[in-house]
Amino acid sequence: MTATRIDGKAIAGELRAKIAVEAEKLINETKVVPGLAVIIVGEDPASQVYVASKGRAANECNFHSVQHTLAVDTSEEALLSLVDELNNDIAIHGILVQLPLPDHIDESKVLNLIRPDKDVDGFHPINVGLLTAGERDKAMVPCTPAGSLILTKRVLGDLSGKTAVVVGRSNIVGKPMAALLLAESCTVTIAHSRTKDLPAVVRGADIVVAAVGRPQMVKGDWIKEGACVIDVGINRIPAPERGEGKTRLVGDVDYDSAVERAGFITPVPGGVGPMTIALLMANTLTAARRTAGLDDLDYASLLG
Ligand SMILES: NC(=O)C1=CN([C@@H]2O[C@H](COP(=O)(O)OP(=O)(O)OC[C@H]3O[C@@H](n4cnc5c(N)ncnc54)[C@H](OP(=O)(O)O)[C@@H]3O)[C@@H](O)[C@H]2O)C=CC1
Ligand SMILES: Nc1nc(=O)c2c([nH]1)NC[C@@H]1CN(c3ccc(C(=O)N[C@@H](CCC(=O)O)C(=O)O)cc3)C=[N+]21
Repeated sequence: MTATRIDGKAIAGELRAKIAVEAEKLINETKVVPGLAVIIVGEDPASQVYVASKGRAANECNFHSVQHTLAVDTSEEALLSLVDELNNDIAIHGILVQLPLPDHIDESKVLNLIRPDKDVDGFHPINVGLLTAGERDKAMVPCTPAGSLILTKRVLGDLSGKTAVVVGRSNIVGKPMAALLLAESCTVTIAHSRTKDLPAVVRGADIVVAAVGRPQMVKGDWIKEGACVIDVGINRIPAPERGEGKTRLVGDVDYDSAVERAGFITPVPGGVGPMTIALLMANTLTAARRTAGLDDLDYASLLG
């Protein structure tokens, strides 16, 4: 079997276009302009790329957007006071602090200070709690898992009763992904670095989500025939075939072997990454709509 490629880039583009229309409506009807603030500490080139594409997407969606770039030696106190200021800024509905932060800053202290209703990353304990307690509709849901779920449902439809294996247990991807799949009534297994016989565990899955951070680790012969493979990994590896010192982006799945077994598979780049950014826009619009007393939109059904 050769898998159908899930075009995350195209689906994310569709979603941003719908969000732009909805934002325009919100602005015309309520004068509320969705506002997103992104904070980045230090000059990590990969982070700069993501932050720049977040700014572009925000403009495309008719949002107000600001970026705060702080020096790598910024004190924790200065970062906390910026978050506090944005918490109290009525023009800002979403606050994102780009991770990872430098070692001298306590990440959880910063994330926990963000007002839960402005926490468009969905990392605040209140939002984590709402999601795991089965109150997803009241939570801000983390963007990467939310985008991954939209892609999965788009190709599989109803997920009820399907077996899902999430490889990786981070707070930003693995755990919230597992919570979302559980809420969809999948039978969910979370695998990690201590999992025994990972290939056998993955072979049982109708849905495989790879969020490991290890280039091309999940091999084709681990994949059950016809499974849906969602590759969250973003890894830059040397690509001497492109010339001296060149690199290329690969996922956590060995695409070339997995595409021969899977039913559906996301590519890297052009899969989950663009969906993450589109869902960040969706969460910002949701936060803005909530301040205007409006109901949430269902972004998956907006896509039709
Ligand atoms: N596309 C997107 O929008 C995004 C992509 N990413 C990418 O997703 C990947 C994962 O990110 P993130 O969750 O933050 O990563 P983390 O490093 O926080 O977590 C990685 C997880 O993988 C597990 N793991 C590591 N090695 C193995 C192994 N050999 N076998 C099984 N499990 C293993 C770890 O297990 P343990 O807990 O036991 O250590 C851990 O739970 C990265 O490539 C990252 O760049 C991240 C965010 C957004
Ligand atoms: N607070 C916080 N929230 C995040 O959501 C967050 C974060 N910190 N830190 C870093 C990770 C990583 N991440 C990505 C987003 C988009 C792409 C993306 O669009 N990737 C393109 C390729 C981009 C390229 O060429 O480098 C693609 O996959 O097609 C990738 C990775 C969000 N993260």
